[in-house]
Amino acid sequence: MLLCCRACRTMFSRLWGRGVRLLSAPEATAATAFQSPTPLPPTWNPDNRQDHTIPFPFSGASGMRAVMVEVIPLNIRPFTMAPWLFSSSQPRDYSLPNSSWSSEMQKLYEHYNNMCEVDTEGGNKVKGAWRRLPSYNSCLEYVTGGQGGSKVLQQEARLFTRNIEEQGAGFEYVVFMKKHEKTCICVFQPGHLLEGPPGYVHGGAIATMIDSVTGTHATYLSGLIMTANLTINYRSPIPLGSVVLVHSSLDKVEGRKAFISCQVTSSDGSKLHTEATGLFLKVDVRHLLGA
Ligand SMILES: CCCCCCCC/C=C\CCCCCCCC(=O)SCCNC(=O)CCNC(=O)[C@H](O)C(C)(C)COP(=O)(O)OP(=O)(O)OC[C@H]1O[C@@H](n2cnc3c(N)ncnc32)[C@H](O)[C@@H]1OP(=O)(O)O
Repeated sequence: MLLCCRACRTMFSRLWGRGVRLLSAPEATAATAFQSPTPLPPTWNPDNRQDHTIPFPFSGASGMRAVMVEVIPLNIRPFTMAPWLFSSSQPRDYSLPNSSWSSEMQKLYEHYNNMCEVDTEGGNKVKGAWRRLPSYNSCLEYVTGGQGGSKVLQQEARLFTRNIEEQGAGFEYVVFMKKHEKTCICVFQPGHLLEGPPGYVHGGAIATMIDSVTGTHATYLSGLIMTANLTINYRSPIPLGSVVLVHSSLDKVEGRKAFISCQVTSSDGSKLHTEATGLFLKVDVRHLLGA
């Protein structure tokens, strides 16, 4: 099946409930070449991770782009670990350091990154307790695992925390997951566009970060989720340009529901800025796409 227009997208979201899989670029190439009498242009490189779209090969529809999906039976269980949503073979990863990061932000990043799984010279992986979760500027980069999301679909799924052009002006953050303890920690540096009270971060921006970190945590644990409830207590203001830690921990899972607690603290953990609890409900892709 090819995803090339809104009708296909609706069909895709209906099928997702019964189980579909997005084909990887090489698989899609093979499948497309098999079905189409028109060969793919030699310039298309399936290894080019910047553009996962596939040139539309049928009936001379020039410029049209599509994604291939395959319908397969899926045994979907509630609240299973979903690391496939955080595949590392992706387009630009916004959780990597950039020049706007302060030395404190950089130091904390290195502290947690040094405890993550690492590649050794021999190509072997050394297991660390932590994993850095990549972060993209489109929700659908997560949903498709970066394997097949067309530009058309991605344009409709921007993640606003990652779409502020000026580096350092908005949300600079990186999330690490501690695999076996089901906790996440986020290192967050709020920029000047997030100002609320003079010199301090706006409460809505803090809520955004809490929702993003706990939502990312729930997504990692269960797949597609939506926030049903978020209860926030603001204890002390967060200075703009400071670096804070957002701690997220799974309290319990009941069927489709994940209950997560969150604290925002100063970078040394000595000061509590904000605390929150959240309820996340596992949803299927039809709910997410509004079909
Ligand atoms: C944007 C999503 C991204 C997804 C992940 C993509 C990968 C990206 C990864 C990383 C990126 C960063 C991550 C960001 C994350 C951000 C997430 C958000 O901010 S989501 C936007 C704000 N949330 C809404 O707009 C929801 C609006 N509400 C709804 O859509 C529905 O109400 C929904 C899905 C929450 C529930 O609807 P029902 O029809 O599925 O379920 P029912 O039958 O109503 O409830 C089921 C059970 O839950 C309880 N429940 C529902 N809502 C509750 C509530 N507010 N409080 C307490 N219980 C509630 C009910 O009482 C029921 O419980 P009983 O089974 O009877 O025990």
